[in-house]
Amino acid sequence: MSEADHARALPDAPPILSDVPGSFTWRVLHDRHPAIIAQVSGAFPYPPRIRQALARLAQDAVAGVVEPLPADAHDAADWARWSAPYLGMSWYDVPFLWAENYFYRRLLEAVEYFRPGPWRGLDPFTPQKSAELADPALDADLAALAGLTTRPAEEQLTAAVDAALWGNRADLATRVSDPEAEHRKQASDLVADDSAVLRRLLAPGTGGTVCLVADNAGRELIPDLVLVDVLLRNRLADRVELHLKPQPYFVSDAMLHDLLSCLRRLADAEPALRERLWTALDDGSLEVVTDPFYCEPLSYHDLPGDLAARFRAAKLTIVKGDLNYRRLVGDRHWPAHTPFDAVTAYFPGAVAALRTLKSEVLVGAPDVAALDAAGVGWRLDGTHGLIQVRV
Ligand SMILES: O=P(O)(O)OC[C@@]1(O)O[C@H](CO)[C@@H](O)[C@@H]1O
Repeated sequence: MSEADHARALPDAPPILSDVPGSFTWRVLHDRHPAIIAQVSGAFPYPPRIRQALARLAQDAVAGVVEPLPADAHDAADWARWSAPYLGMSWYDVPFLWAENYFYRRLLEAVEYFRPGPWRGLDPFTPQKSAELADPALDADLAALAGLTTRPAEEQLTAAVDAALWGNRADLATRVSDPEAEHRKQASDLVADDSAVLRRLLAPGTGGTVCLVADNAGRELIPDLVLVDVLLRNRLADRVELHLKPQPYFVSDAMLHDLLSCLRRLADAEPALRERLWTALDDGSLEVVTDPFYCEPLSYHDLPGDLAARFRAAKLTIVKGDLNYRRLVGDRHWPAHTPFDAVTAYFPGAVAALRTLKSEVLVGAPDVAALDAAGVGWRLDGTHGLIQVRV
């Protein structure tokens, strides 16, 4: 089927908004965002003007309307373009994906992340990220993953993919409003499982480039790095590009400084793994990419040319996590049976999604009627996962 045929076969799926009081998306805006602001306010001894800016944002983003970024912001022109359809509207009436993105951009504005002065460049989420990485519980994860090197390549891949997938379960933004998320048992079944296709694309000796579009730092980035190591060590890929966020985003999203913190953490716990990753960065077989696109309020349908070229040249792009999934398939009310192949037909090159479900969006899962009959909770609590691949 051609891309145009795929597009024609798609049902009309409206974008997800946050306008139903009590719904998940409404609660993210109404409850989670102010809780994140409160956490950030307590994270550093910010001066009164930053505290006031955060307090104003807490009011605006919960009960106000969408206002423009200050005209002197470095990206004011971009945001003026992206905001134009929504200015003056309630945050609850604009697309959820857009509202969340704008919230994190406004948060960085409030803490003067891009402004000249002493607070420039300080990641407001550092304390939570550091606490997670310092957690001794991580040692058990690491010890389990360390045993991998002696197993056959295919087993290593299966275990690393599994760890990378479930590492996505409890991001720090989710834990703000759902402290149990981390401890909740995961369901053993995946609602979609294309792991056989994934294994075929990543057969030993096949080489090529894999783009790994990371999601969260800490507990998730560590297994992602194990996956990178498995790919390179077994020649399942010759090169890996690790795509990270260029700025703080969705609390725990991984940036370059988080990668460096993980490498420091590995220096004690898993020095051999740290050494291999360091060497790979050093010789270019592992390349870090941080494109502004990753913090823009857009879906992958609007990929900039340079990223599209990278994905086209790769033998596979793996996108991690819930938000990347929403951006990949479009943050819309899709019927769950909508084929994954059809909604991702536009993507330049083969693409795999590794995601635990923490929002309602779902495609390529025709058999979830029984789960849905019990309510929407299972789509939100990180207990269910999926591996979907479009070649
Ligand atoms: O991308 P991630 O880290 O897996 O999840 C991001 C997330 O926590 O943020 C959104 C709500 O704020 C949800 O879509 C999703 O649950």
